[in-house]
Amino acid sequence: MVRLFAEYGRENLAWFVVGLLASVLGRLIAVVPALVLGVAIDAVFFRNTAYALPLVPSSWLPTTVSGQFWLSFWLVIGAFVGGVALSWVQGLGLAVYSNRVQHAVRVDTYDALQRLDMAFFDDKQTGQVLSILDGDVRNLRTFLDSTLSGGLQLVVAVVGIAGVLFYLNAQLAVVTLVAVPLLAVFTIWFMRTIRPLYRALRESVGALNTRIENNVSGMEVIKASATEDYETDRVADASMDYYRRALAVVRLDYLYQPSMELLAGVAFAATFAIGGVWLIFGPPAPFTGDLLVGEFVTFLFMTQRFIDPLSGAGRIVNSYENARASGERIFGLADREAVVRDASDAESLDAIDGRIEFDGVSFAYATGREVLRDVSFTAEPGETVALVGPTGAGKSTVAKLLLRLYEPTNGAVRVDGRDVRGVELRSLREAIGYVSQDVYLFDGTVRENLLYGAFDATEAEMVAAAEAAEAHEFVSRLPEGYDTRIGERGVKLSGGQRQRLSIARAMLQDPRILVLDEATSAVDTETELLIQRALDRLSAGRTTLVIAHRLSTVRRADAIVVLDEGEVVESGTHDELVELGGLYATLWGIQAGDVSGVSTDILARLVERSRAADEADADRIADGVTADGGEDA
Ligand SMILES: Nc1ncnc2c1ncn2[C@@H]1O[C@H](COP(=O)(O)OP(=O)(O)OP(=O)(O)O)[C@@H](O)[C@H]1O
Repeated sequence: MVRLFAEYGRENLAWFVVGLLASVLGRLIAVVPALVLGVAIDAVFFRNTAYALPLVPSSWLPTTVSGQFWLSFWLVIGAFVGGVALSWVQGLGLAVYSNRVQHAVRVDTYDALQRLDMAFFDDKQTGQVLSILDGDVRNLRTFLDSTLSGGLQLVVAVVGIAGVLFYLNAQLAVVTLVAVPLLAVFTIWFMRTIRPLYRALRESVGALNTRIENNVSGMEVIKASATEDYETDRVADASMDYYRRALAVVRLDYLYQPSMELLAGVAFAATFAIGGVWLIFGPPAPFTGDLLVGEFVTFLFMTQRFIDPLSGAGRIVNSYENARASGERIFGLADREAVVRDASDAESLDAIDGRIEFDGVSFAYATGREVLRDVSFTAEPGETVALVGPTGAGKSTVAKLLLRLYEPTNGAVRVDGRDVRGVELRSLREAIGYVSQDVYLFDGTVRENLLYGAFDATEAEMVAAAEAAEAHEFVSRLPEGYDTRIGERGVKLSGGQRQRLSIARAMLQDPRILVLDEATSAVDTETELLIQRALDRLSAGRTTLVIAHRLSTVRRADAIVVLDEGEVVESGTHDELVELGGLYATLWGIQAGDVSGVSTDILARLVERSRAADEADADRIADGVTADGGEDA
């Protein structure tokens, strides 16, 4: 909480100060009616004391009874009106302040999130991240908006009213105030006990969000598999977990709040009993002196005003602990250090030729298993290099290392002879176009999707790119052409259409280097032809690293690098590799539908590889999920 202020509190501080001052003044002014009423009872109605108000010189006060009565009246009215005005200023000041801080924290946290390593996103559940950006940030706002001012009001009320009580009757004040240390000790115990419960509650909100988010994204699979009941059960489990944790918090809270009220009530009753006896029979031992009716009435009003905020301390403490748990999650995210980030002396990668070099690269994901071992190859500017290999061989990983989504554990990846770790990430990634098989289209129009990352391109350039990517024709046939909304993930377009849009997008970005992750999914021959033509145009003149699944691509590649279990086992041109009769020749034979000449040994090995890769994936997923404390694997 201190950090929240240090980092975000200073800006807009004026709003905060105004809001807080109004809140404190409001508390102070709220005691005026009770005070004036007590004075009026004794001095105006019973006329057994002189008319005197604390802090006001007696020469300013009227001397006639009616003057004193009407002054009392207007003071009470003034206090009410002033209280309303101050409450308005307080509400506005703190709301503006807390909303501005909320905005800044949310944007900064999102920005920090985007800069985290891909490794973070590999095992972080989306729902957890969303709940940090949404619920946790909101909790901080509530804290700044009401909890903090509530806390300060409490302190002001307790100190201010305690002062007035002592001023009125110091002996009786001791009776009322005995409750304060007891309440404080009880509150400290409560804070310590409820803290871990709030942490657990915030985590379970994240888990529930993750479940729902996953299910909404995968609705097609749920419907197709008719697993609605099963998924409802899973959401119910996550929701029940949240319910249990929320109940644990509430249970403690409902022990605390009424106990506070009870203690405060006992203090009130004791004050009433002793004061009452005092009035009727004179001071009970060890008390001494006089007590007037008006004084006693004021005293009881004040005690009530004193006790109300004290018994409401629970709400403040609660909200503080909730915000604290949220603060831990927010700053925990913001404090994560990205491994992949710009070095202090990083240079920009301007005007490159596009030479790619992998030099003895080894790599392991967070799981620790080495998925690339001593991989070396080069792609000269303008060349197309195809990465080929059985499933799980590490082809996509090679592409990710070129984009520097991860860092190699050994060896170096170079672009134009420069280690990618030494160049600015932004310039590196701008120099590389990525067309993946899992085409992600943002929710928006076709135009917005095409111009993504090439925001300055003109209409003519966009249309030319769409034409070259064989997309213009189908886009023109959409109801609103380039302004047609394509829903989240582009669900209204076919896979082949989405791919062509992503090719057009890459064309507009005009990168020197291209990474193509070819689709394994089958498209009809005509679409295949269109996509191939688009890709040929896109890769012309650019260095292209292609994760190849199509025979046509592999055949035309300048060089083929064959990966097996993370190692380069063969490399050369198509003809050379077929001639060699090794793994490539086998893969080629299988693709071409001719396994007659393929060694059964290699076939058996391939099947084994595929199985091993699947098992590794399953292990990884299981590890990822249980490491997060989520559901069972
Ligand atoms: N994010 C990740 N975290 C941990 N392990 C991963 C991750 N991504 C991939 N792997 C593992 O790394 C190995 C290489 O995966 P990669 O995706 O590079 O293979 P690939 O050759 O592209 O496979 P495919 O042709 O099936 O796409 C696999 O064993 C895979 O299980």
